[in-house]
Amino acid sequence: MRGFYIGRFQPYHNGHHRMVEEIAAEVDELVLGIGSAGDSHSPRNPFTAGERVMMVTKSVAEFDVVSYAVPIEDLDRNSVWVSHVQSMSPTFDVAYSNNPLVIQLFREAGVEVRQSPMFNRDVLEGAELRERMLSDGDWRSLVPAPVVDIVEEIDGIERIQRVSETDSNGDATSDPE
Ligand SMILES: Nc1ncnc2c1ncn2[C@@H]1O[C@H](COP(=O)(O)OP(=O)(O)OP(=O)(O)O)[C@@H](O)[C@H]1O
Ligand SMILES: NC(=O)c1ccc[n+]([C@@H]2O[C@H](COP(=O)(O)O)[C@@H](O)[C@H]2O)c1
Repeated sequence: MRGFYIGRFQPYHNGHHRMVEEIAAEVDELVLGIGSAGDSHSPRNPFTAGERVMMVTKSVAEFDVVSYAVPIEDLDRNSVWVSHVQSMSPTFDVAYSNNPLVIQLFREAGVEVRQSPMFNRDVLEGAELRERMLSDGDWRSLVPAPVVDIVEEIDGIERIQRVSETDSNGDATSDPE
């Protein structure tokens, strides 16, 4: 059986990783959809699709599952989004998500959806991770080890700090959080 799990993974963190660990126990193969693939270099979406492919691929290598990382760009039309996903991904039997819109769209299209509990959500949340990256806080303990290496390799902290700089009016210079 093949599963599909989509997220923005900005960055890929230990909450995602726990979810993948549980999914890996249920499926033989797993497609990891890299959502909002066209977005990067903004406070909410600092990392490129290619950088997120690296984070996901190197992290998931520790699990016993065949995996494929597939970038998926956003569309203006929710009504055709599932078809768009299916056109970009290896075929799958079940989708995993905790995102209400994603769940609704897959269910309406007749795709089985499974949810998981949220793990340690008070800290395992992309927004919290990005905040800690901005303020030189401890983000390293909240991500798999390969993600630390990749963020360092791409100078990710310098980037997120730079794209989050404010102008003289105090407004964010790029997409707000
Ligand atoms: N701590 C967690 N435990 C379990 N699932 C999670 C956790 N954090 C996120 N998820 C789920 O993983 C999927 C992808 O989430 P996403 O990439 O948006 O991460 P996020 O932490 O919610 O990020 P952001 O704060 O940037 O929106 C969603 O279905 C989301 O509900
Ligand atoms: N119309 C669309 O393009 C559409 C609809 C639903 C989800 N998505 C994407 O799927 C991903 C869902 O991931 P999250 O659960 O991380 O929000 C996001 O990248 C989101 O933009 C896109």
